[in-house]
Amino acid sequence: MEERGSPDGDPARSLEQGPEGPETPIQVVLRVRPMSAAELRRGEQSALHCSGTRTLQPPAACVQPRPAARSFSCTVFTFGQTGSGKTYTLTGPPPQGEGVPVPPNLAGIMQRTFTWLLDRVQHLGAPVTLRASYLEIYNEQVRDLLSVGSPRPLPVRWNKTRGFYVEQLRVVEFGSLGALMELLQMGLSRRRSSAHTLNQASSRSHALLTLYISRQTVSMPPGDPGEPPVGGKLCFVDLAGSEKVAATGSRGELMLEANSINRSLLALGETGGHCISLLLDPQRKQSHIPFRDSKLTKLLADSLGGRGVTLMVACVSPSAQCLPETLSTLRYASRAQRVTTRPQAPKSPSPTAKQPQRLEIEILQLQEENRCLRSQLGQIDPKASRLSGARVAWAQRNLYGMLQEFMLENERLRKGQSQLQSSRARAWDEQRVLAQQVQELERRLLCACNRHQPHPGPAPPCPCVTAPAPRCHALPPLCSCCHLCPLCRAPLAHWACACRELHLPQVFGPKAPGGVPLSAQPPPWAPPCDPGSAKCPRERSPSDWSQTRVLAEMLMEEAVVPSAPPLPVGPPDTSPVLRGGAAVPNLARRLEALRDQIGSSLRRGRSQPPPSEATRSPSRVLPPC
Ligand SMILES: Nc1ncnc2c1ncn2[C@@H]1O[C@H](COP(=O)(O)OP(=O)(O)OP(=O)(O)O)[C@@H](O)[C@H]1O
Repeated sequence: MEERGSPDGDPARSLEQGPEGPETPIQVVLRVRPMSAAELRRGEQSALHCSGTRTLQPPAACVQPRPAARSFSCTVFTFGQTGSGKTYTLTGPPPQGEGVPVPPNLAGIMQRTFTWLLDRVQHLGAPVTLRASYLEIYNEQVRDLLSVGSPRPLPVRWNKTRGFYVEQLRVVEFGSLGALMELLQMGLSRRRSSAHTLNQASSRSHALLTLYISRQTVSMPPGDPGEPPVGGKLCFVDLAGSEKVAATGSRGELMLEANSINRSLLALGETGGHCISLLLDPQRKQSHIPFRDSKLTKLLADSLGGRGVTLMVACVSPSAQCLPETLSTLRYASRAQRVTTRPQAPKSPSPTAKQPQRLEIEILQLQEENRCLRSQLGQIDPKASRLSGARVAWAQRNLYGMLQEFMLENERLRKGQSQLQSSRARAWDEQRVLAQQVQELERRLLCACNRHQPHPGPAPPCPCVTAPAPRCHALPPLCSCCHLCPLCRAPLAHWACACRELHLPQVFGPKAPGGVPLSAQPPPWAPPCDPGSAKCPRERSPSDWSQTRVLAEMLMEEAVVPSAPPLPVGPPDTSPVLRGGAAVPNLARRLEALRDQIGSSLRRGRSQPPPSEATRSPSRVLPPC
């Protein structure tokens, strides 16, 4: 699975790049191997004539490590048909025996490069870390040729820093030519190979041996052992040879391998060819390059993207039997010769390693940005610019003013709220004092009523006097008693009831007769008015008296003479006089007498002067009754 954000086309173009090198042409060399013993046995003719004895140009082998040491990505390809000498060109002849060294003049490009590189490293002032990885791509599977255990398929991934890379690929540090050669032999021995008609040891995979060259500085710690170090990279690519299955006689698994090899080479050829054609056209260099066709092209993206240093070694057989493949290889090599690349080092993740270069780039970018901004400022209408500045100043002033206003308003509101709270507290206090005064007035009135009642013996004390002053007559919850004190059951003057406005219509009807305000109407038990008196609001109706009679019967549990008004008495339990059966024959008369007494008492109460403004003050304490 590819890492998210991987590009569809040129991954190298999406990488964070470092400094560029000069434009460099792809180096292409041709190597024609000698006629093999098998070809000679078959009587094949040589179709190629070389001008010199050395077909591999000596400078080509030594020119690659130099840019690699300067942090560039360098790649050496060997390509050609199967059996043309690609592996031989890179690795030289196989060892003749244990401990038998290969003559230097027969050494392959790898050995020559290793020797040159290690020699240079020893003469460098700064320490250099050398590491190597070796992998093969077999049937589109990447296998680690240096793995500790048996090789297993590894995924190819991509990120912006490294581009395409093989996950969990073992990277081994080495410090000597001998150690590197051991790694090379280890990989070669594990590489898949088979025998066919054209090659007894034909490689069935593409092999990539990569050397990582990193120069350490004091401020740059060595990298993670599992991670390839940042720096120069030198990759040797030994491609599996293209082959005509008919010519090689491959069958079964060999034929499947051949097909896979040819497919990947076709992708590489097409990609390479396409890449080359793109690279040849400067105006198309930024076009899409299809690297995703195979793992081979992904892992060679550095070279195929035109940002590395590339050496291509075209290997051909001199046999006339191989002439069509030889011509194809030569055409491809000829075309590649015309390609130029501009090597570009990958951007180092180390902040200190490339600090001067990065700072220099940032300075250039900032200078460019500054120039653009100045240019844009110059194009802006000066009037608009002034207007914009004035608006900003206005907005700032306005915002500041709004903030100040808001704070002042908030302060005003807070003060007002505090005043309202204190006013409300005072009003509550006044209400409480007024309620107490009303209660006290009612209690006094009731006491006055009780004092004016005639009793056969000593008058029983009014419970309202002996009991602590209850909030009964004036407080709304207790007004449901309606004319009866809920504590002492004593009838109240109707004007002492806070709900009299609501309850009087239930007694007298919805409308007050005679147009007199209902609050001024006497209670049902009030004595009848003197017909001649001007103060009498109205005459008693029969219904008034009937209600009074019902009330009296309830109190006495006996029939009451219809003409008698109800008796204002105390609680039933405390009224032995009224509840006694012996007093029944005189009840009518007594009730009449009591009615007169109450009437006079109420008249006295009404004749009291209204309270002055001073006495209405809630803070004024009433005198005791
Ligand atoms: N320059 C050379 N001098 C002598 N022998 C060579 C030379 N090049 C190749 N040979 C011999 O030719 C044979 C094939 O070479 P090699 O295996 O390198 O070909 P190849 O292109 O890698 O083949 P394949 O693609 O099938 O792996 C080998 O036996 C090798 O020793």
